[in-house]
Amino acid sequence: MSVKFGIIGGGVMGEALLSRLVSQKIYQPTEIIVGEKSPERRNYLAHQYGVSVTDNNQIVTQVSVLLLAIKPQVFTTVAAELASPLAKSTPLVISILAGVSLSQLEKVFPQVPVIRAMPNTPATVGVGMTAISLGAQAGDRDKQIAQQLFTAVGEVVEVPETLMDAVTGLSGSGPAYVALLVEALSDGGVAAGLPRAIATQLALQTVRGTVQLLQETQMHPAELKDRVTSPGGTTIAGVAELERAGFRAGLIAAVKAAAVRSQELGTRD
Ligand SMILES: NC(=O)C1=CN([C@@H]2O[C@H](COP(=O)(O)OP(=O)(O)OC[C@H]3O[C@@H](n4cnc5c(N)ncnc54)[C@H](OP(=O)(O)O)[C@@H]3O)[C@@H](O)[C@H]2O)C=CC1
Ligand SMILES: O=C(O)[C@@H]1CCC=N1
Repeated sequence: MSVKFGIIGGGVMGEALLSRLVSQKIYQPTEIIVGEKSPERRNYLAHQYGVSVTDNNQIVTQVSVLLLAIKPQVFTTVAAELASPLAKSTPLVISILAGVSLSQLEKVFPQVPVIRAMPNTPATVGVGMTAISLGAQAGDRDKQIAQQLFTAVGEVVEVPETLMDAVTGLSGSGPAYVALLVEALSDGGVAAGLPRAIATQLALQTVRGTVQLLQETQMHPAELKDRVTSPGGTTIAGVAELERAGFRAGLIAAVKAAAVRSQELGTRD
């Protein structure tokens, strides 16, 4: 890619994308400019990745693609800073803000092509999952740029914007649910007598192996569960406890609650 790339908000997700884009040489550090409020983060990002860090309004006129990675709660403030320079130059704006809709983006950045995206933190290691929805002004070239960008950090799917809150509840927030699962499995191993390091190794590899098995064989998850549960055996004893504790209902409710929260974040202003 030869376009200059700007990131507004160099926090967890801004850095997750930045680190992978640099390590995979999708962009040279000299092609990336970051706008970040925290002085500590500014120094850290400049030293760690060799990128330029500057004020938000200076970035806009220098880049062809602008990634918004600030929190939804500060969107209105940051949008007010960016609106005027964005009216003079029209880079593609890609927002990863939970809840903030294409119509909100298009209202504050009229005439600018915008794309709403929802990536997730495994993007850091190249196995992210990103959904994208295109705004009215975004054309094929813009879509191609977004697809190239997020393909560099994992898989990409295009969805109608009406599904974006659900995407956020599942794959956007999902790494936290899976991290809780791994931690709890490890705790269970420790409770059953395993040393912590071995318990965590077993938990991680079991989750990883199960995911790979399901992906490679395209087996339905219920079939894999049936294959593991021997009649009168250990697994059905464990599964019965999970059902008693409401494990599946809990996960379904978690995804729905996160989707509802995404909707709420988008209706703040
Ligand atoms: N974390 C995740 O897994 C995912 C997050 N997202 C979305 O990404 C966005 C960022 O989330 P996340 O990275 O977790 O949040 P962070 O708080 O880690 O990152 C946001 C960064 O923006 C900085 N910031 C605040 N105000 C400004 C400003 N005016 N100009 C420039 N930078 C500013 C913050 O500094 P300070 O801390 O000093 O305020 C912070 O470093 C959110 O909209 C979220 O919905 C999407 C997918 C996954
Ligand atoms: O928790 C959040 O609001 C963000 C959006 C998806 C993941 N993290």
